[in-house]
Amino acid sequence: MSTNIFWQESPIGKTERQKLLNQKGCVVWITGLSGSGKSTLACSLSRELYTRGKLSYILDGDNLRHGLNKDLGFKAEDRVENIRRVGEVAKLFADAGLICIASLISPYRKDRDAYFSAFIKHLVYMNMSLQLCEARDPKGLYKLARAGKIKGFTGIDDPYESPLNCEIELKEKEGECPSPVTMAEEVIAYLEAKGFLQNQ
Ligand SMILES: Nc1ncnc2c1ncn2[C@@H]1O[C@H](COP(=O)(O)OS(=O)(=O)O)[C@@H](OP(=O)(O)O)[C@H]1O
Ligand SMILES: Nc1ncnc2c1ncn2[C@@H]1O[C@H](COP(=O)(O)OP(=O)(O)O)[C@@H](O)[C@H]1O
Repeated sequence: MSTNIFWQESPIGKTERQKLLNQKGCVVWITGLSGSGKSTLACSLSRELYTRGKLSYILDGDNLRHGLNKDLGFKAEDRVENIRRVGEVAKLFADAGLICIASLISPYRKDRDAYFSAFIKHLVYMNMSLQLCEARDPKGLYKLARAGKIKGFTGIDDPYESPLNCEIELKEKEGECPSPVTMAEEVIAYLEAKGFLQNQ
């Protein structure tokens, strides 16, 4: 624990940065099971924002585990620390004026809520059935988990606590999943309605 530390103010604040970028910094946090389409939506959303001249940056759980979070595994305390670190990084990106898209399983309600009450106000829940995610299984991880070769896999032998409140819930309709662009448009419509895409 650090002691004797002080906050150093910056001469250029969030308001000035937002004016420079012509957008409002925020965090869009995408939660859901492995294979639910988090990364696909994050990419589609980032592309759609780019075509509208809005700067975003994706924090993808899988990618961050190659660097910043390479010391973390999948036991409960590591997942908690994973969310804490990504939450803090996301906060910095939003403060920098970017639309930060965090895409993590983030399975525990308590940890998500800790950050949402503080600064993340835009939670997107990929409410796809385990059946669909398992049928997709693009990395073959569900198959390994079912065979007992991966222990503590979310949705199989580790919990996923679905959000009780979220700003956007994306789900299958009659067994069909909306296209990534359709889902991205839904998020963009939400951000637009909230004034996050207006020029500052
Ligand atoms: N045990 C276990 N449980 C869940 N997921 C696992 C596990 N082991 C490896 N993987 C792979 O790690 C990706 C999830 O990382 P996250 O950082 O998003 O997870 S978490 O938020 O800390 O729960 C996840 O990526 P996505 O499929 O993109 O969600 C998996 O590819
Ligand atoms: N909206 C969608 N419609 C059809 N297939 C999708 C959709 N979103 C994702 N997929 C496919 O599902 C698989 C898992 O998607 P991914 O984005 O990697 O999920 P996650 O990041 O949640 O693990 C990939 O093969 C991807 O192409």
